[in-house]
Amino acid sequence: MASAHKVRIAARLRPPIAGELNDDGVRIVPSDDGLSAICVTNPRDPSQVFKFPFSSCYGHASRQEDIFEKDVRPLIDVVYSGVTVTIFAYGVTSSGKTHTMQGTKSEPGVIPRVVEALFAHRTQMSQYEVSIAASYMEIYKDEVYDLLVDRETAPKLPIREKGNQVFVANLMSVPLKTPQAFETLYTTANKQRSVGSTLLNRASSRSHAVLTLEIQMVDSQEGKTLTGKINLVDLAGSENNKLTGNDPSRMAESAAINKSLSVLGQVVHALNQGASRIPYRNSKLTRILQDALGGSSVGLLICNLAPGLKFRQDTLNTLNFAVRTKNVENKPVINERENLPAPKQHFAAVQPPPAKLAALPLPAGPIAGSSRPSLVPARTITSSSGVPGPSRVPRISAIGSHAPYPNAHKRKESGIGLVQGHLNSLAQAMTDQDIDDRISKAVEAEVARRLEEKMEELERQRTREDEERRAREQAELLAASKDPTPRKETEHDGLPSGLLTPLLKRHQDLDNELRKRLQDLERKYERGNDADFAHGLSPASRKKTGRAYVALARTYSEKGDLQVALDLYRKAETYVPDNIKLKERIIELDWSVSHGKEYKPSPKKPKRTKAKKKSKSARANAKNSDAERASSQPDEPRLDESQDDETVESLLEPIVEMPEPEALGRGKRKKGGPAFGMEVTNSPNKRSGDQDSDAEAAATPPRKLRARKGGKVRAGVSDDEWAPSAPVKKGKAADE
Ligand SMILES: Nc1ncnc2c1ncn2[C@@H]1O[C@H](COP(=O)(O)OP(=O)(O)OP(=O)(O)O)[C@@H](O)[C@H]1O
Repeated sequence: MASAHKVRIAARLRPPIAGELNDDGVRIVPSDDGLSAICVTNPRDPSQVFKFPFSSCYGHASRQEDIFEKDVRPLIDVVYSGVTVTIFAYGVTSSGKTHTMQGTKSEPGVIPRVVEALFAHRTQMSQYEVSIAASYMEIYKDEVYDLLVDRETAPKLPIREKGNQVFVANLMSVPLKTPQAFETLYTTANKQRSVGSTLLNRASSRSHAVLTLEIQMVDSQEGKTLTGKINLVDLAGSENNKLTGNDPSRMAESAAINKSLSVLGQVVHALNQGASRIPYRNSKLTRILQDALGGSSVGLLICNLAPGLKFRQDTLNTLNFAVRTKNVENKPVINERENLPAPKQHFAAVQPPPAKLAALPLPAGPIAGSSRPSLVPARTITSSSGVPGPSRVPRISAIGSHAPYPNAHKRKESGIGLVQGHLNSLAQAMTDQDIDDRISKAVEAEVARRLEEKMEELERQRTREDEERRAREQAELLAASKDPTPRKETEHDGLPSGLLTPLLKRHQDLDNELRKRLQDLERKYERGNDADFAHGLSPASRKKTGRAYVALARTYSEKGDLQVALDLYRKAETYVPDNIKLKERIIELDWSVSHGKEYKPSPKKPKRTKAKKKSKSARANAKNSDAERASSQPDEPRLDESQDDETVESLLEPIVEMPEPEALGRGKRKKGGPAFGMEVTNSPNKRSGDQDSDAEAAATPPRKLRARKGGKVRAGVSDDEWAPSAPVKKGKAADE
């Protein structure tokens, strides 16, 4: 399978749950070509409907079975052909991701159905010796934990890379003999997952959960082994803290969730833009999903949607993410390798006294994650009953060491791990090859650990040396200042040599550092497209540049030059890809451009001044005038209050003088189709205020823009904020 494969999208709209209004704001509409589309009404103009066509759309009444049979079952064959498949559920909190992936006893979701299907398919693979193993992890506050290990003792696991493969080191892998064995394992493991209650969901997932089922197919006749894998990912939902009513501890979780999802959006955005650097490393989630996005696996994204206008912005956000993900191309590969020659019988296989192995210690009590992550080796547990059994592979810390594990005596009471209670029945079940594999894995891990230690030691040594040098320099300075002997004039400035040397050295260090940074910057400029450039900026500079583009776009939009405005909004989006209102603005403007219709931007929200804040009566006045404004503009209701602070309106703060259109490459862009592969329909009875708004727009004087305080002002443009047609150097320089 060498050809490119786009990520498949399925959208599922859950039914309203207790207390929710069904206002029909989001619905599914079948189309003639057999496809269907998710339709979202624009509450500002109910005649305008945003339409997102997908090959699979599931409505309120859809059953777990429907989604599995149509979109998931075909992937079972793909797994058995030796390819990695990743299915992930994405959506706002309470949209039904866990329901879809996990389900309930009476309505099992994708995961239990996949397990059933994998076991059923195994019987068709008579030519192979097939084994299935499961691993299960959660990413909680950007740290990875093994869900098959007791929660109290689970260490933070490191992510490593070998060749092109990114993997979680030391993650437990449990061989499965039957679907029932999986059920037992999965039910227990799920109790370990971080779940909490919010106003939107009584049992809200506070972590991303990744279940991996690995299928090994050994063909002894051909001497080959195929490895298929399926990753089933239940993402935590994006959260709006105004709706969830989160307390401070939930807020911290929520921040981690939102950040990782935002990086996920940036990864998809960068892939779509063909950026040379994809920010996979900016979160653990994206590192783990790297193979599913622009990698070598086959992907299915299930977009879960909550119904009603209350979630409208989240719904648009999810759908925009889906439309972008739809364009991500993977290059699936078949994982096949030659079987290793039968190894000689290993000493460990002929002398495994089970009683002794059972006594192999595991750490008791909580493990301080970062301090000892490498103590736990990659583990595979097996037993003839199909339920998890013990590992006979000694912990890495025990290799080459005669010292017993310090907490050995505590092991019995600690009850560590789901699988450690079965430490008695392993030895005979292992083949020589298993033992060799595990030992070589353990040795590899040990080497990696020692290397890491060595690097840390080197780093510490360097820091020590730096500190000593600094102390020496200070002592020299002090001695020079106390020295009663007359100062020796130098050719430079008459300073004593003891003082001059460290100063010159420091100066030279700074000089070198500056030169290196400039070289880095130059390299970046040479490479740069917008996405690369944006990535190189600090978050604050990204926001500023985005804001500048939005301000400029707004000016063009007010002048009626919609195409240029649209181009500028799109440029702004490169810098602030997570801004929902900006996305909406682009969708609406794109619709107007492609339909040749007039566009009327929403009025700018008035900002409350300090004076208003101070005075109660002024506040009351402001309220009244807000109410008046709202009632006088029924067509332009205020955007959803629930939207977080970074709105288009907040980006609209005017900060620049408007440059000439030519400077922006105006007219170069071809008139494109609808934004994000989305269609927008509009009923014939268009907005009633169109003519009026034309007149209004003509009567409105062009916005006089000002430069912000601070920074050098040139032609009304602040040096550290503005980056128009050739934004790269200025922005970069400001950023750096
Ligand atoms: N298709 C559906 N049919 C019936 N009930 C559903 C459906 N989807 C979701 N629900 C119900 O909606 C509620 C929220 O669903 P769920 O917990 O799966 O959301 P989630 O997206 O996983 O939320 P979070 O991100 O907060 O974990 C649950 O009570 C669930 O039973």
